[in-house]
Amino acid sequence: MEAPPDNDVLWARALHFKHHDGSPALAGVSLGVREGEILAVSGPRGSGKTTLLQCLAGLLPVQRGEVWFNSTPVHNMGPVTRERLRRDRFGWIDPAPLLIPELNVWENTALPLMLRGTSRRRAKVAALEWLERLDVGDHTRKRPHELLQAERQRVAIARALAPAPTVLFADEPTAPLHRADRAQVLRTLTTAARSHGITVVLATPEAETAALADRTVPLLDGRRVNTIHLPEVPETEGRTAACSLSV
Ligand SMILES: Nc1ncnc2c1ncn2[C@@H]1O[C@H](COP(=O)(O)OP(=O)(O)OP(=O)(O)O)[C@@H](O)[C@H]1O
Repeated sequence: MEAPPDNDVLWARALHFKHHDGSPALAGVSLGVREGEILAVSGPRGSGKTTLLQCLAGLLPVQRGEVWFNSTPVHNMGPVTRERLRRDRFGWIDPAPLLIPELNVWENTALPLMLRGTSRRRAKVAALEWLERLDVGDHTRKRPHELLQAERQRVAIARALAPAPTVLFADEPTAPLHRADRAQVLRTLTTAARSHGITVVLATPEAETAALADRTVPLLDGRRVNTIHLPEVPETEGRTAACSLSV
């Protein structure tokens, strides 16, 4: 078995993945992610970005191929070991905020830290600091349903950054935000990642978001390609505009 290069925090070789219904999602993707780098995985809808991030993060078990994290093979880990790896070393941001409705904003943000063993008091201090940075510091005692979707997404981003994960997987993290807010939130995310040495794998269908990364891996139909022409305005917005015209 070929060992991954020393300076790659994540390394994948010949990843193949088919979903339960047989949909092909990855058809032999290989890549390395260097420590501290911000890597964009770009491509149009359905190109395999989410599936690739889920395989790299140990959320989906690898069917064929290899994934290594810091020279440890992830592809042959059992589910409990992968769970612990995700809890202790990885962060994840979904395209839509998934918060716990029964917990308030600071409790949601502090939760991953507490799961790693940080005391409630220290986790709260860290959570409040990150919520402030994400401009939702005025909402710390509110429940998720009292916030706007864009505010909930800012909370989800603060929650992912607060434990300073070794690798942060961000799947279209600014999708629910207005265009005017996206650049500012992405800047906060990338600045925080650089200052805390967090490696980021960022899935995006937008050229201007990919441009913030150190490097881009373009995907098309589950394969790496050399270049890809991404729309300046994401497809969802085009669809939204088309829908509003037909009302
Ligand atoms: N849960 C699932 N069950 C079946 N097929 C799936 C599932 N998730 C994704 N797929 C299929 O796998 C392929 C890759 O999807 P994936 O979501 O990884 O791409 P993507 O580039 O992230 O797209 P999007 O931007 O729409 O999320 C697509 O053909 C998609 O339809």
